[in-house]
Amino acid sequence: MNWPFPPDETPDHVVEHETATWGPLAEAARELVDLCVMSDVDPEEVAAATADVEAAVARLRKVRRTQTLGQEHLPAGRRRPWGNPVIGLRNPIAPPLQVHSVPEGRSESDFHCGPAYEGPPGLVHGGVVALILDQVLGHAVGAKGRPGMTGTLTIVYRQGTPLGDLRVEAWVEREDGIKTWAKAQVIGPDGVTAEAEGVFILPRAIREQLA
Ligand SMILES: CCCCCCCCCCCC(=O)SCCNC(=O)CCNC(=O)[C@H](O)C(C)(C)COP(=O)(O)OP(=O)(O)OC[C@H]1O[C@@H](n2cnc3c(N)ncnc32)[C@H](O)[C@@H]1OP(=O)(O)O
Repeated sequence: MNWPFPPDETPDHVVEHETATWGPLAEAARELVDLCVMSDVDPEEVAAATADVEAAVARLRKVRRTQTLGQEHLPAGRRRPWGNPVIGLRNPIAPPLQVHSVPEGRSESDFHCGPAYEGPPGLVHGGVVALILDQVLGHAVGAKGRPGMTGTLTIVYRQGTPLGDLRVEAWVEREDGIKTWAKAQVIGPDGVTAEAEGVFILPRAIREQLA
């Protein structure tokens, strides 16, 4: 089942061109974010880098979109969630995760959380852990065929999630009409660090359009 949005019918060659254009900018910006918290160059270098970044910002600011990417690249047909803060190609906030899903309602991703996501010393911020769990739960629910909005998200933090290479797994537990219950876990080098349970609801507005 697709959400009742018009499909993204942008031709493949245009999407490929946009990917090649914007992807490297986000990649560079991700490294910039990392270096904002990790670089240890001297103050003169910081001042010079600041001027360089300001020059780049001035270039990009010349034309600003009127709609967010999520409003334009709607999720029917080809999925292009480029602005998403977990998986978005164009969003430097996104680690980004590459999520693999199967129609049985299971999703997984091996990913990396660097120092920009630090909360407690050496550990991933709990809100970032929740963000990732919510997203991958959403993939599992969507893969099973009935996407929904997160209604309730419950997280149990079992141990600190160390910065570095991590894994997340999510799976659908059960469905009942407009509601889907799914579970997920983040796994670090010492085992499960956080567990989540989410209740996903097909929103009323979409139910009415489908009725
Ligand atoms: C491959 C794919 C990739 C796709 C990958 C995409 C991944 C994206 C993942 C990110 C997901 C998000 O962050 S989503 C954003 C965060 N979530 C939100 O902003 C949601 C905000 N809340 C809402 O929009 C709404 O409150 C809803 C949709 C949750 C529910 O509104 P509604 O549809 O009007 O609900 P309503 O008719 O009152 O109730 C319907 C039934 O749901 C129950 N219900 C209502 N609210 C809740 C609730 N919060 N938690 C539990 N259950 C609830 C009611 O008891 C009722 O049960 P009964 O009486 O019928 O038994």
